[in-house]
Formats: sequence, structure tokens, C-alpha cells
Amino acid sequence: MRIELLSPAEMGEADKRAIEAGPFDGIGLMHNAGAAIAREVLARYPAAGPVHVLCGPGNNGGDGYVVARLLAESGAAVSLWASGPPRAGSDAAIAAAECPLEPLPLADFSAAPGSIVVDALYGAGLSKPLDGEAARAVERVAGLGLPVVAVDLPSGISGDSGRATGPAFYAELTVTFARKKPGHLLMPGRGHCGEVVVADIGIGDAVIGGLQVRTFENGPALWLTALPVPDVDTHKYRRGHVGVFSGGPASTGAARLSALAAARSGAGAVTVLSPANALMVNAAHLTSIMLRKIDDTAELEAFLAERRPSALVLGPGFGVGEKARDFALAVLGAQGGVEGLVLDADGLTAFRQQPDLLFAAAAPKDGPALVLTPHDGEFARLFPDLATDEVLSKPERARKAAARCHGIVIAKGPDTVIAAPDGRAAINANGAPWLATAGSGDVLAGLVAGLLAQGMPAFEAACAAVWMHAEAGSHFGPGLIAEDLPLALVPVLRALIAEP
Ligand SMILES: NC(=O)C1=CN([C@@H]2O[C@H](COP(=O)(O)OP(=O)(O)OC[C@H]3O[C@@H](n4cnc5c(N)ncnc54)[C@H](OP(=O)(O)O)[C@@H]3O)[C@@H](O)[C@H]2O)[C@@H](O)CC1
Ligand SMILES: Nc1ncnc2c1ncn2[C@@H]1O[C@H](COP(=O)(O)OP(=O)(O)O)[C@@H](O)[C@H]1O
Ligand SMILES: [K+]
Repeated sequence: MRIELLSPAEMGEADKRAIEAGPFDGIGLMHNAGAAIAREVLARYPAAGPVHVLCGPGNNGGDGYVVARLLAESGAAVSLWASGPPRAGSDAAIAAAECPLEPLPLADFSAAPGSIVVDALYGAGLSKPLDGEAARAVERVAGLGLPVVAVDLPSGISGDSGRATGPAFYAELTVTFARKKPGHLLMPGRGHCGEVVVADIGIGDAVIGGLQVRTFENGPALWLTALPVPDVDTHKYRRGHVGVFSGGPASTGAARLSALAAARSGAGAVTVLSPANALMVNAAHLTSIMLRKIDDTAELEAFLAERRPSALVLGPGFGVGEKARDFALAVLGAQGGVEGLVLDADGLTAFRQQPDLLFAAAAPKDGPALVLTPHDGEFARLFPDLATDEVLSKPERARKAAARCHGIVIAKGPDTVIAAPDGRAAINANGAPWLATAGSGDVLAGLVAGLLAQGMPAFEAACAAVWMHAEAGSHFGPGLIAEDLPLALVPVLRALIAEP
């Protein structure tokens, strides 16, 4: 299960512990790193023209000296460009001394068409925006349209946040070590990395295991064992009952999208909870999904007591106002049976003036789990201070939001982050821009509720829903509209459940 994502600080610690544990010392790890990159370059660009290796002053540059030496030994035409000599006594200085090639000044960098660039300027140690000769090298490489293989991370990208605070390389291939870093998956970093290869350089799984990492790449390894599969002797209500609140007569479609997704996820029963004036519209479009009139809190409480739904979705097309707040608070205060409330769209916006009211209602540990599914705009309405904090990475923001709201936060986007109040966070990277279509988020909300209703723990349910939703959308591809998504979940679920 190699889904841990290491921050640069955790990677430094892994490095230190691996050296203590042996058998490799610092230069040994650097030799392994350089060899892994040289292997990838030779395998991917067998007919390559000249290779230009760009070396920075730190250990990233050290890896570059090893690559340059190994490629030259294999017979490739190699040019070495350096921004300055490595610090005396460092592993990088040893690697530079072992390299027979004479470095040229980076400021003079130029290359003929057909060349390949190995970017070993900065990796995990990037501490400020690229400027001067490094920034000019990025511009020249981009201007020449040369393919770039990045060592560890494309220079200019933060390994922690994926941010580019200045110029940054666009790599065709990034070779990183031991595990991916958050910056490989977070935007815009992911767009700069190209394909990411994780090379084993001799940092063992036991070393990584000892770090107690709390950030993961989202994928089945994180939640497959918790994915609900019905027992042979089950019945429909044992498979979970989801209630989805509908908006008024002119805005009912969003709730039906959520309801369909909940049903496709395996919930045994789904009921759309509709105001009286929208019953006919909803009835005209529902078949296996049930319908019930709910206009006020008393009717909601009666439904909760009689029909004992296990999860509810509130927000898609619902309307922003007191009714949304009252219903959400009534569900969170429900006694027994309700596993969770998924608050999306209008359900989130309804609390923009009083987010603390919502957060306090979710605080009791024995109450229903709260799952929030904000896109950036909705996130900023509930957590304005976190949204505008330029220092925090997206996972840090989502973690702080989760702790504050006592719930799971699904911070949506091309790099959706799922965070729990206990500090776990997962970054999702299997999505595709086809998912950016109206109603796509409504489907996600229903899917989360469907999994919650079947008894999946909230963090795992949220992660599984985000991954399956992204997988369905990516497989469907061009032409996707939200109506397609519930059915597109079926092959995704089938493949997951068939997995041993
Ligand atoms: N297990 C491991 O960890 C292994 C790691 N390995 C390799 O080591 C890499 C990490 O090495 P690293 O820590 O030396 O950092 P690196 O990115 O080379 O640069 C730091 C230097 O640059 C400077 N500096 C920073 N930004 C700057 C800027 N914009 N403009 C100018 N200067 C800037 C910064 O100085 P500062 O400003 O912080 O004082 C510092 O001097 C890692 O990515 C991987 O490739 C492998 O060998 C295998 C094992
Ligand atoms: N560029 C993108 N790549 C991958 N997924 C995306 C992208 N843009 C949006 N999504 C996903 O699409 C969904 C959109 O949800 P949302 O913004 O709530 O839309 P709506 O309210 O119309 O349903 C989210 O799951 C989000 O993560
Ligand atoms: K690099």
C-alpha cells in the first residue's frame, strides 16, 4: 500500500532514518536516485539527441551530476550546466567530483532542437521563487519546446502545496523517490509534472511506515476493505435508506441526480423529500425512487422517526434560507439511526452568515456524521479566513476546515482533497475536466450519502465516492453530462467489488 504522500520535511526525515538503518549512506541514496533517472531517460528516449543536465546547488543538483555521469558512461552526448558548485562536504559535492564532465555556466544555457533536458535545479528544497539564471533557463527550455525530465519535482513547484510562485518547468516525465509528494497531485503542480514515476532508491517501507504519514493519494487501497458489499441474506432497508431533499417546482432535478447516484451506489432504498408544490414534478420523473412530502420541520421529524433513513442529502437545488438551516440542524440533532448528513450547494451557502451554528450542531460525537462538499466558492463562504490564507496548502486548509466543522470536508476541484477532523487527508487525482459540468457535484453528494447509508465510515465513504465519481467521469469522457454519471458508476463499482 504505497499511497502515502510525503511532505518535503517527511521525505528529509525518511532520508535520515534510511541512512541510519542502512545499507545506503547519503551518497548511496543519491547514486540510486541518479541511476533511476538515467534508466528512465535511456528507456524513454532511446534515440535521444544530446541530453542537457541542469544542476542546482543542492542535493537535487547532486542527483543531476550522477545522471550526467551515468548517461555519459552509456555513450550519450551529455552537456552539464550548473548554477554554481555544490556546498563543500555535501553529498552533491561528492557526486560533482565523481562526474568527469566539466559544468558550463547555467547563465549561458542553450540547446539545439532535438535535445532533452534533465531538470535537476531544485527539488524538495525549493524555498523561494526561481529567479535569475534559473528563471531564464525555464523560459529558454519552454521557448525551444524541449522535452523535460524532472528530478523529484519540476523546479519552481512546491512539493508541499503544488504551487508555482514563479517560473516553473513543464516536464514530460517526473521521477521522484520513495513516494509521491503532495505537490505532484495538487494543482498547478500536477499539470507541470507530466507522467510521475516513483523510483525505489532504498528507503524501505518500514521507514515510511514509521513516519505516521497523514496524507494519502486517494485510491481503493485507502477504503476498498470498507466498501459495502451486500450479504446474501440482506434486505433493502439493511442496505441503507437515503433521503434527498428536493427544492421547489422549478428546481427539482438536482435532488433527483443525487437520489439516482445514492441508489446506484447500492443503497437499498432512496426517498426524495419534496415540498408539496413540487410533488407532481418529482412524481413525473421518479420510478424506483420513492417520494414523500416534507414542508416543515415537524414533517421532517415524523419522516426521520417513522422511516429511519440512514443518510440524508441537503442542498442540491434546495434554495438558500432558514428552511435549509432548520432542516440541516434537525437532521444533525436526530436521535439514533441517522449515520450522516451530506451538506452540499445551497445547504452550505445557507450557513454563510452563521457557520458556527452548523459546526456546533455537528460537534457531538454520537450524532450523525457531517460531510461538507464545497467547491472553492462555497468553501470561501463557510471558511473565509482559511480560503484567503495564502500560506496554507489546499490539504492544510481542508484539514483545518474539517477540524473546525467537526466533519469531513470534500474540497472539490481538479485536485479534490478529502479531510477528516483527526488530520487524515487524501488528494484525488483520477478526475478529468469532463466532470466540470452542471449537476456533477449533485451526483457526488448522493454517492457519498449512499455509501454512508450502507454503514461505510464517513472519511472512507467520502474518499470512495470522490474516486468512483472521478473514475466514472474520466472513463465516460467527452460528452459527459451529469445524467450520465449514475449509470457510469456501475462498471466502476463492478470492477471494485470483483477485486480480490
Ligand atoms: N531522500 C532524500 O531526501 C533524497 C533526496 N535527493 C535529492 O535531494 C533533493 C533535495 O535536496 P536539497 O534539500 O538540497 O534541496 P534542493 O532542492 O536541491 O535545493 C536546495 C538548495 O537550493 C537553495 N534554494 C532553494 N530555492 C532556491 C531558489 N529559488 N533560488 C536559489 N536557491 C534556492 C537552498 O538554499 P536556501 O535558500 O534554502 O538557503 C538550498 O541551498 C531532492 O529533491 C532529491 O532530488 C536524492 O539525492 C535522493 C535522496
Ligand atoms: N477540471 C476538473 N477536473 C476534474 N474534476 C473536476 C474539474 N472541475 C470540476 N470537477 C469536479 O466536478 C464536480 C463539480 O461539482 P460542483 O462544482 O458542485 O458542480 P455542480 O454544482 O454543478 O454539481 C466536483 O466533483 C469537482 O471535483
Ligand atoms: K527538479
